[in-house]
Amino acid sequence: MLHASINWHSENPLSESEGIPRTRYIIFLFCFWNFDDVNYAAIKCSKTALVVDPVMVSTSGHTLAGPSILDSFREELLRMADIVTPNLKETSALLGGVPLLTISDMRSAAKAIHDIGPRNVLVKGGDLHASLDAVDVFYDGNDFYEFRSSRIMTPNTHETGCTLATTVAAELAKGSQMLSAVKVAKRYVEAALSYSKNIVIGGGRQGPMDHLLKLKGNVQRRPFDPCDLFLYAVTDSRMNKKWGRSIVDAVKAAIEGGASIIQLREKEVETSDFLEAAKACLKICRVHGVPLLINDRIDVALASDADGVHIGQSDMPAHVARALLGPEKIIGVSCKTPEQAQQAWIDGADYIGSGGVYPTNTKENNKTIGLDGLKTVCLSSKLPVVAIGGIGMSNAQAVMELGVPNLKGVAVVSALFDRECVLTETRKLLEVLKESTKVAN
Ligand SMILES: Cc1ncc(COP(=O)(O)OP(=O)(O)O)c(N)n1
Ligand SMILES: Cc1ncsc1CCOP(=O)(O)O
Repeated sequence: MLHASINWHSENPLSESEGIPRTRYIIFLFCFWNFDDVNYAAIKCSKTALVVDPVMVSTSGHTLAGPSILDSFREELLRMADIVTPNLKETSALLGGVPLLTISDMRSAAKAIHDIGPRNVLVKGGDLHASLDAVDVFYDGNDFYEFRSSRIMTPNTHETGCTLATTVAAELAKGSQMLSAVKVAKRYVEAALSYSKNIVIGGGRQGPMDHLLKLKGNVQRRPFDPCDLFLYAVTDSRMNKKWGRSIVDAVKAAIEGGASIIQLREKEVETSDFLEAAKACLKICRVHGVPLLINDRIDVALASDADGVHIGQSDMPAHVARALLGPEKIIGVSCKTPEQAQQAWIDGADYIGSGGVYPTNTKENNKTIGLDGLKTVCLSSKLPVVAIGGIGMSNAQAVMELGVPNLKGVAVVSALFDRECVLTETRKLLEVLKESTKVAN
């Protein structure tokens, strides 16, 4: 059976001219439409889910279905839906014309639509101009979630709603939970919008988005893989100075030793030096296919075109970082609690760093959460986790043997960089990590 995204055009000229009764729906299956890997699975599913995108008013403002269909929509289709994904105008129409001016209005509307019968509601707020970001409100009958993304300025917004609904259907087919499916779909739409923003297709005021971004190879970097977190080397300018080496030499050695991801955590360098170092490190990282992240400094990440950032709880909020960096860059967030981990996930982070697991001298006044604290965060996190804080050769095995599947690796500063030979220390730690995963499996 097929997971279907249904776009209901019952006042489509076809239904009028063919005399199709109101209660028979004209169904457009968009499942094969987006040639992106997120959607391929739509053909493989074994269970059905109904994703309804009520195509009544398009993003461009065109009315696609008039008031005559609303009753049967409310009385029949919505009740069957696993999720319904109206935009603001459709939400208002479904609720008899209520004004929707704020996010609080969107929440009330999501609840009112949920009362009609669908299991989940996603009110899409792309048209809420009171908000700088595009904010969508998701309601599952118990909890509200706000998904924020950057507002991409482009005339090529045609089909965004259909694409989102289709991607949700495809993700459900792959076995995702509803909330995760919505999150992936939003990220995909954002990436496609960003990719298509300057394309000129046809002569109309509004153009379509291009779904083929991945096939066309516009994404130069491979997407983030949680396995990248396995041996996460985090640099420290003080330590490199102490041992008389440059950031670039430190990064080279760590990569040669087997580091799978690098973070430049340079607290004491001038911005211009940081940027130059980031650009030089990026060249090396790209050659070896190792992602390069920048600690805290979103400006440096943007200017150097690094692969992403790592931010803490008192830095730029992750959803703002996501808006600034776009959908493709990697964002890591430091989290000590399940609540912070949940927020990082909602805000669009790709992974969380959790610690200090053990006491450390590298970061002052940093609370130690211990192995128990790490485990609690891992068990609650929907994102992959890397452990940090006081980790080295002697205790990395204990961390990896916690036995929680989303704990993907260790992030290390002093055990690699406060040493004479970064290459040797990285190699040795890699061996310890490999051994401990053998034991754990
Ligand atoms: C992988 C990883 N996890 C946690 C941190 C700590 O980040 P933050 O809380 O922003 O503290 P500072 O590093 O800025 O001191 C990290 N850097 N990397
Ligand atoms: C940056 C950071 N965040 C939590 S602990 C820590 C320091 C980790 O450094 P080390 O690996 O030397 O203990």
